[in-house]
Amino acid sequence: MSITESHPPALRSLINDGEAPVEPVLIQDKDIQIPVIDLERLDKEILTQACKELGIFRLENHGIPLTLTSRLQEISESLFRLPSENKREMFAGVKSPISYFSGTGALSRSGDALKRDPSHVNLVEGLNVPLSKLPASKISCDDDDSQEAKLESFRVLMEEYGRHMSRIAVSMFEAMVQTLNLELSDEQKSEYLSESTGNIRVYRYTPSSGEALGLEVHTDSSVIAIIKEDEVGGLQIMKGEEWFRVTPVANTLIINLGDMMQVISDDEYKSVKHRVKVEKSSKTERHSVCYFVFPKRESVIKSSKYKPFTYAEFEAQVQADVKSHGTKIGLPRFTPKSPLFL
Ligand SMILES: O=C(O)CCC(=O)C(=O)O
Ligand SMILES: [Fe+2]
Repeated sequence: MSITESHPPALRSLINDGEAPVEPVLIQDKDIQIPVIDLERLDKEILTQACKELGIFRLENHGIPLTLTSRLQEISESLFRLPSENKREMFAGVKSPISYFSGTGALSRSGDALKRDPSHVNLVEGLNVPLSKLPASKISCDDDDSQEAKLESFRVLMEEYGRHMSRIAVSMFEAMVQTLNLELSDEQKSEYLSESTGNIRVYRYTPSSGEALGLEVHTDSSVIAIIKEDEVGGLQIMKGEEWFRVTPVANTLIINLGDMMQVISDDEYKSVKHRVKVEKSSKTERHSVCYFVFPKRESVIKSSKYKPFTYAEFEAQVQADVKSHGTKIGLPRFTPKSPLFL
């Protein structure tokens, strides 16, 4: 992959030689077909099994128009192609609620990349889009070819795509609550899956000639994550002790269960461990659009396996661990045995 001025200077040596250490690859990567759920005829048995065994499944018949996803792909790619300096300036400060980051997926509350040591730098760039702040950030512009016009189209597309994400997340969560036989009131449901927390990240992964990772191993902190990836591939999941490549399937979405779903389900359902590896042989960049939705920040989440905590506390702990340990520790911090609670 050749470096262009659109690549952040801090990532250029990684693209060239990929010196970054990779977590030990336990066993040869293999392909996996993840279970498929049809949103129009939801099969509860397949859903239950997928959530228990893997924490990930594919969604088809999701109702998102192809024209929307292809317009979104086109405009995101053109934003990423801008010189890296322009990207930093365009999204810096208070000008826009959208932030631009690179080198890591670990972000601060305001959407800026957390500082990582060189062994945790990943070959990724992204735009972080807090959906609830979009309506107030309308940009007016006269010139259709200007950067402002491009940003405004991106904002409008994100709003539309975000509405689809919210719709899908609510119906999937509803189905999971049913399969778990959880007796939650409507109010509890909307606290556990709070639509106003919806957030989208748009990513560009540049392949390296070495072994660098696009995103290091992690579980998502959210209740649910919804991934739309292009045809390049690179997402891998851990099942047992092995890594498996998830092969892309056109016009489908991937749903990941996150840490909060694991807690809400009392560990019945799994938060899937995953990473993004941009294949060495790949000549093409990979683009993905990922939606995350969380519990209401101040609501206490109760379960039998973990200490009661709020999402705000969980997030603060993750950020403290990234700072002090270099990486997220996540749920083990909240078990009764964790030193945090002794
Ligand atoms: O880009 C992807 O396919 C996955 C991104 C991801 O795992 C994340 O943002 O947490
Ligand atoms: Fe993830």
